[in-house]
Amino acid sequence: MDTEATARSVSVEILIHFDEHNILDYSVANKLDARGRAEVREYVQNILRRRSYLDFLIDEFSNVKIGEMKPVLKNILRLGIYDMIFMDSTPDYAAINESVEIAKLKLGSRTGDLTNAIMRNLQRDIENLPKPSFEDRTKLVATTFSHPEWLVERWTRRFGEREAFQLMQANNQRPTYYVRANNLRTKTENFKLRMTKKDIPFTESEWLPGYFQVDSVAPFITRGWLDKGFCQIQDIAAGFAPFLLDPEPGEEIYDLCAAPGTKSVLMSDLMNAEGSILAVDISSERLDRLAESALSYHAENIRVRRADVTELTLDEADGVLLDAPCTGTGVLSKRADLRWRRDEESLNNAVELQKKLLDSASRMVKKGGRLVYSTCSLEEEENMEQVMNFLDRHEHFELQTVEGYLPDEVMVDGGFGYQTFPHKHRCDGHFGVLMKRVK
Ligand SMILES: C[S@@+](CC[C@H](N)C(=O)[O-])C[C@H]1O[C@@H](n2cnc3c(N)ncnc32)[C@H](O)[C@@H]1O
Repeated sequence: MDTEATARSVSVEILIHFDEHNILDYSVANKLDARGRAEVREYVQNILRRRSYLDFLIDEFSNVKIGEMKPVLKNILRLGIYDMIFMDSTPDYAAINESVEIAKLKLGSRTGDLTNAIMRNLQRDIENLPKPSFEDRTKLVATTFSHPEWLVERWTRRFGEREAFQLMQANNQRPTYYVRANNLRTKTENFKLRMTKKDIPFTESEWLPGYFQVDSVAPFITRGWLDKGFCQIQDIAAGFAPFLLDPEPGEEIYDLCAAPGTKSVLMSDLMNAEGSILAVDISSERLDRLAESALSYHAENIRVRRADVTELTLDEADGVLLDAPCTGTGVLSKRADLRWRRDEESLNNAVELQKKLLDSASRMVKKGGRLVYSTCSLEEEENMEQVMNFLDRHEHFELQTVEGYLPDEVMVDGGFGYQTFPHKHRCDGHFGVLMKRVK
């Protein structure tokens, strides 16, 4: 069997690399066709969403404990067990056989036998699998919901156990997907007709114009509608910050921390590509993607510039969007890897960087101009606390209401900000505020 060519073996490779380097790199999946690549993404994200629970099961059914296993064996077992328990379409024998083959190929026949033994042990008890029963409550919850202990503690303290469970449960579900019609290449009404003609189910959002909730983004990718610029894949909550900045045709807008540019493209659409958007990011690789998007979406008023925003000086603009780098705790369903890459130290680092970025961004806003600050985090330190500290340092900025721009359901702090939660709003968790320079 050419195991190198299967979605399973490629997923194992990606998971091993993630364990060893803490980076999720899908490039090895390029040897597969589009369907295979999509399968790999599903596998990897699904396994990362259940990782602690899968590790608990491995520990229960193996004599060699998970902490002593090589990343290769660990990830072969995670994937095989995930297949057996969660993938109804995969018969148990197929999951076991392929896992054993991959183990033999990568580690030799003895590891193949060990894989076979562990998976068969589990198969015998599959109707009555053990449940985590640690005395330590945090460890128990963290294992059951496959979240890191520091987040379990934080969220339980903040939301109470019941709501923290709901949030973690939402993070473990398949995410909700939205597409947005790009009016620079089509018209929203025509795009609806296009979807209807191709029998693609969709629900039009009442929150923002041009957004459609869809079951899967695959039909849009395979039909080439993204490459042709007809639509973007963009969570509706990611659209809030640009709508709040409300850029008008003819204005000068800076999009700081812009790459890969989904918000730059939306702002270009809102401006009918008239006026100018300067999209700045520190990563040239991500800026290349932004430049490609700008071309395919006909977002002709976008210019790109590579720079570290904390050290950047620019003339003052009408409007500035700072979509800051953050812990990403609002997007843990789509980006399950983030829950294993973040810790309290990375939260503190993010807060420090956001503070510097905000200070720098504030110097680029003209008097009477607007500054929108947004994150895809749920953490107060990155969100309203960060904003309040900023306002203490910068008395010439005032918080504005988001009323009239965004739906009531997402408003927080008396309408002076928005925050969405995956377990409440059927979308990713995003935060943002609008500020005006008054002096
Ligand atoms: C949340 S992402 C931006 C997403 C983007 N706004 C969008 O909607 O497509 C944060 C971005 O900040 C960039 N970044 C991080 N530190 C930066 C810095 N010091 N200066 C400029 N960009 C930075 C990262 O490269 C990353 O692309």
